[in-house]
Amino acid sequence: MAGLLATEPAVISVPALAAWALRLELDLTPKPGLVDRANNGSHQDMDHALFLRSIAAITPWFSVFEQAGREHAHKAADVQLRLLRPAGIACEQAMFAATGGVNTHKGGIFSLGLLCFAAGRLQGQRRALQAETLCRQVSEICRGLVARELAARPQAVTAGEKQFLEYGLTGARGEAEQGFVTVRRAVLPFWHQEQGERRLQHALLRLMATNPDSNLVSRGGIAGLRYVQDYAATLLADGWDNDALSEMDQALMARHLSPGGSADLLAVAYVLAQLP
Ligand SMILES: CC(C)(COP(=O)(O)OP(=O)(O)OC[C@H]1O[C@@H](n2cnc3c(N)ncnc32)[C@H](O[C@H]2O[C@H](COP(=O)(O)OP(=O)(O)OP(=O)(O)O)[C@@H](O)[C@H]2O)[C@@H]1O)[C@@H](O)C(=O)NCCC(=O)NCCS
Ligand SMILES: Nc1ncnc2[nH]cnc12
Repeated sequence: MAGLLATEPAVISVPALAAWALRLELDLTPKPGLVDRANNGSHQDMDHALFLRSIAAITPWFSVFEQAGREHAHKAADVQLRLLRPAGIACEQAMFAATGGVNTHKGGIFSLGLLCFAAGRLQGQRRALQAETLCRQVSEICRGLVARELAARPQAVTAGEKQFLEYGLTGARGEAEQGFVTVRRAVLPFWHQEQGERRLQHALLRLMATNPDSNLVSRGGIAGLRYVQDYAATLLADGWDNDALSEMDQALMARHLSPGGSADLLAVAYVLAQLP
């Protein structure tokens, strides 16, 4: 992306990278089914300006999460999520206040919040900040999350809970508990194959081709998920350009499909790709 290096954070700060990643993700255009600079994708209640307000509301919380990670660094991994959650929920509330109740970044707050918190924990333990150790920290902090919050719950309230009961999908929780396995396997090894904006689009395509995105399932069922996965896999195999992505955008809009979970994981991938 042309202006990318001009404003990228100079020192490695995971909260600064997280905020920057949200902005890069939002501005990436064309982006199938998602809100971007050109259109609102498959969304009636969101636009680019709303996402900017959401990012502004969320950004101060990333440093709060990092600070909390530092403060609690010497407590056991299995109590960490309980310590982080109140700040995570307060951040979600700040997002809803800024967007008039629209869910712009719930998944992004969860995943990037965990990365910031884990970065603080590593700092507090005087350990080096590396993508692999950071993901391992997130995995340890989230150990047992799927079993506790999805498997042990007889009644489903949120989209993620319903999809676990119906299809066994573990959504944002499963991805975090497995240390962002989809990002580590499907995206990071291929990060340097492309440059600039095309690099982010390539990463998004790779995510859409593999991620069991709960947003796609809640809008289009398993058939909707498969449609997007197959479409992205075909573009990756046959070659793609901006016109092909715009066509995919139209196809997803016609089907009311939005890969919101993959958009969140693109931001996670960007942060991890900046670390050693
Ligand atoms: C743990 C929570 C995230 C629980 O939320 P939930 O039970 O709803 O679980 P999921 O469905 O699994 O995930 C929630 C959001 O995560 C994103 N997501 C989906 N699939 C994946 C995946 N495979 N990997 C990673 N992330 C995933 C996704 O977020 C994005 O989409 C949202 C917009 O969707 P959209 O369909 O437009 O909007 P809706 O209003 O939902 O539907 P419509 O009516 O419009 O059709 C947007 O948020 C994107 O970010 C999922 O939505 C969590 O809520 C929780 O515990 N919160 C407390 C805070 C906390 O503890 N934080 C800790 C760290 S700070
Ligand atoms: N750009 C975007 N459009 C729609 N949903 C999203 N969730 C996260 N980023 C998004």
